Amino acid sequence: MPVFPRRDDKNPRQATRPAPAELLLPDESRRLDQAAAEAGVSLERLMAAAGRAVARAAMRRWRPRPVVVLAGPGNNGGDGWVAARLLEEAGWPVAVAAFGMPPENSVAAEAAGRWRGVRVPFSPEAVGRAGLVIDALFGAGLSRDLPAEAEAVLRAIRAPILAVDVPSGLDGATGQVRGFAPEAAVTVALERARPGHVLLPGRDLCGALEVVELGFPPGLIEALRVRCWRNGPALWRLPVPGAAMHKHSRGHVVVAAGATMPGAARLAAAGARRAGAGLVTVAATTQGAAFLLRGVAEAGDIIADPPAEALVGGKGKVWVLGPGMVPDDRARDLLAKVMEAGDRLVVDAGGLTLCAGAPERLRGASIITPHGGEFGRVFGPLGDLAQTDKPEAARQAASLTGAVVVLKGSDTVVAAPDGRVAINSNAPPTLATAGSGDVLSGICGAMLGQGLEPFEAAAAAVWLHGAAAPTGAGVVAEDVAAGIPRAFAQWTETYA
Ligand SMILES: NC(=O)C1=CN([C@@H]2O[C@H](COP(=O)(O)OP(=O)(O)OC[C@H]3O[C@@H](n4cnc5c(N)ncnc54)[C@H](O)[C@@H]3O)[C@@H](O)[C@H]2O)[C@H](O)CC1
Ligand SMILES: [K+]
Repeated sequence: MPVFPRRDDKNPRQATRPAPAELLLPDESRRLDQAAAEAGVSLERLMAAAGRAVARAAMRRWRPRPVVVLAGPGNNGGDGWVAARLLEEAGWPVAVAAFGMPPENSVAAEAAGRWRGVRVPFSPEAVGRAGLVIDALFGAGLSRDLPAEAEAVLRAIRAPILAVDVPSGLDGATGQVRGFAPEAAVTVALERARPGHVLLPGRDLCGALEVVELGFPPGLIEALRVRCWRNGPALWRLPVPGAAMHKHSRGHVVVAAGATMPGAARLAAAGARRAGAGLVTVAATTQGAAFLLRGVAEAGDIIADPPAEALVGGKGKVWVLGPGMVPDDRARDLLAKVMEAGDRLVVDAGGLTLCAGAPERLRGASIITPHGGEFGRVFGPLGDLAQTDKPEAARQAASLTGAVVVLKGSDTVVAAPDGRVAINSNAPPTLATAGSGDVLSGICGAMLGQGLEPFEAAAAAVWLHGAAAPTGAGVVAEDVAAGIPRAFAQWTETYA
């Protein structure tokens, strides 16, 4: 289980408690509804709450205007029928275009039965003159591709779309599009967000995400034992230096530099130093050390051509192996020696290339940080799975290697061998620049060195990296490392 922030109840800053971070899978959502029914909260009541939240979201964001509600055959449609009625009661002009009717005697059928207003055929013409379309066709658990008739109608929409649960066609578990899904202006998520709201391309299709509470009895979500979270301060605590600390108690990160790209090692070292590692050493070749020594302060200690034996082992040691590393014999030997010594280890870039097609070589690593290409090279068929289900691919890779897997991207997924998954969403596009991954591997090393367990270390590092990145033009990887103190401050002010 993640270590949740310890808080002092008498502290007024308690109010800044991070938002619930669980991401519910469709099956968990169904179990939740079932548990609610057993606890005396009916689906009818939940649907009424969902429909009311949707109507309120529309009224909060738009002035009265002609609304077309697209209502599907399931409970997502049910929420739509409720919202239609409430908007009409509030004086809005509303028409419902139904795509099939809910099964007789169902809760959704009852909601549809209460509609006395205008009905229009489900056709592209129906949405042509709308000022707002409420998409209540299908929810997050859609199990097949969107039907062609539904796609034709959704494609004809020119007005802003308010999506109920998800833009229809979006797979709530994976963030993938099943055939087609429209781009919403606002998505109202129910009780908790779903992985598909945070994973790409889903996140980009949801517009502004509003998570509304439906009134579930307390304790039911906890009882689900959710294993997937949105990455953020609810999952970990950043290490903050205490008065009694000294540099030797904050970890010793050794970055193994390659022979040809010492700049990458320098950035990893900068990331580790800014993220609080007590000591940072770059183990470089003679040639690399000469480059690093030319007026560059950020790398910390630099050792030229160190024998690996001299560096492995020792208390508090964490290796960052791979940034700028050429996968040669020297690198292979070093990886083997570090594994043998049982030191904690972050493997990135060239270190991953050493393990192409041989993920078993990573057994013993604490954290690995592949991007999609590296992931495919190491894990073969799991690379294809990562295209359609990133969390599942990362989870399987973690279970195969025993390492925490940081599968990078704008929606970086952090997966632990025990099945925990955190999906990150704070990374600005400026992180897509050479060297930014090197900074991340250094931050991972610093978090391990300061005592976080690997899953929390990796998730905290990924968040810190995103928060550290300046936005706007002209950002380079050095700026990300330089932004780390500001990111720490942001966390301290809001959550510590
Ligand atoms: N706890 C909550 O989050 C609550 C959510 N609510 C709403 O309920 C829906 C989920 O309802 P469900 O009936 O399970 O799913 P759908 O509405 O998406 O409808 C499924 C329905 O559609 C049929 N179907 C599926 N795929 C296709 C297809 N390609 N073509 C035709 N028909 C298809 C399927 O057979 C079913 O009949 C959630 O989104 C929320 O909006 C509750 O209202 C409150 C609690
Ligand atoms: K929908």
